[in-house]
Amino acid sequence: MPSIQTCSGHAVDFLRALPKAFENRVPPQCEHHIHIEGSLEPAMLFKLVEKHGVTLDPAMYSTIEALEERYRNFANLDDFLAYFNKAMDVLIDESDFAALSYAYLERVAGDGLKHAEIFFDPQAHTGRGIALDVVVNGLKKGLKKGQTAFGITSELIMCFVKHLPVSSALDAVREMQPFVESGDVIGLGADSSEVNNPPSKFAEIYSLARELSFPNLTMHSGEEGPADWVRQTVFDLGVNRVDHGFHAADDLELLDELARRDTFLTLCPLSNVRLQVTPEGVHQSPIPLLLGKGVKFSINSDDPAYFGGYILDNYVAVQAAFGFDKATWRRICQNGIDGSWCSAERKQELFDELASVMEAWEGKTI
Ligand code: HPA
Ligand SMILES: [Zn+2]
Repeated sequence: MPSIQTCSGHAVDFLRALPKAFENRVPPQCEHHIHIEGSLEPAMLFKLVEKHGVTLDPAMYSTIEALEERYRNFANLDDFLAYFNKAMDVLIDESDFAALSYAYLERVAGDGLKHAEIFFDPQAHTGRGIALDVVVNGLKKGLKKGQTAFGITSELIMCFVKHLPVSSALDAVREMQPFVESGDVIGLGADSSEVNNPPSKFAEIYSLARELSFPNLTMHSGEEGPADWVRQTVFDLGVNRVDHGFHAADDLELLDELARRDTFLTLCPLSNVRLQVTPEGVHQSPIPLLLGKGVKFSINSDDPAYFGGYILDNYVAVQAAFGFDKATWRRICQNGIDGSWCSAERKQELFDELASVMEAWEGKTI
């Protein structure tokens, strides 16, 4: 792999240039770590403030420009979460949720996104008096419209929030069961504040989800918390996808074990920079170490409206940091398809598309 020093300007730009160079034939991307509420752009937020006559704290929300500047200066995860949780007050009726999910797909369609597994935080909405079916039906409507318009397949994953009592999460999981039965929601995740919230605290919630036949389980872990918490997530909770999992890289034996178990990490390089996990830049990410250890991962945006970029921006930032070759990108995209929670048929379509895009790249240096 070329070092940062030998990475040419063309190499740095190649991923961003690909949509045009190959008539939108970029390697098919699968996104597994995107909070739909985190795609609420300041412009849409202020539009919804007007629509609903919502009053937001003027010290936090003055102008679009001031807000964007504040988003460039988060001190840590909890500092970000204060904005993330507050902004949701503007999401009120079904059309707001539909507009939000459609806008995300519209934004990433030209960047090569093919399949998205999308988080949402039901407690953050029901806790404000918004009915759960308003949330799920609205999000689904936007995603269906986006699939028709752009061919992007998508799924919804509910996250319970770690900062509320376990009893609230148990209620949220029970309330979601009809949407899991209907196939509208395909899994359970957990997000929000990690400090003081070790995974073991949530074992009962994962047991309930298993009892209620949630088909897929994941958890945010090791973003700010230590490697040992990633270990707990995988070994004690039995979760085989880990969102972030960043600090697993501090424990080389754990990485060997993750590779052996085929545990899948959903990494978020630009998020890590904005939330001071890698304060100096994406080059501090353990991506090369994970590749070397054979730990599978995907590259994701997390909260694109807050962290300075959507999925392709994250790919470009990784390329700028590490200057990977085409074979490495093929491997990353292949693992992203393989790690997706979509049908075998959809995976095959995406593998075929990847093979054909790689053919189109033949002879091109990056
Ligand atoms: O990166 C995150 N971590 C934890 N909770 C979150 N909620 C939205 N984004 C995040
Ligand atoms: Zn996240």
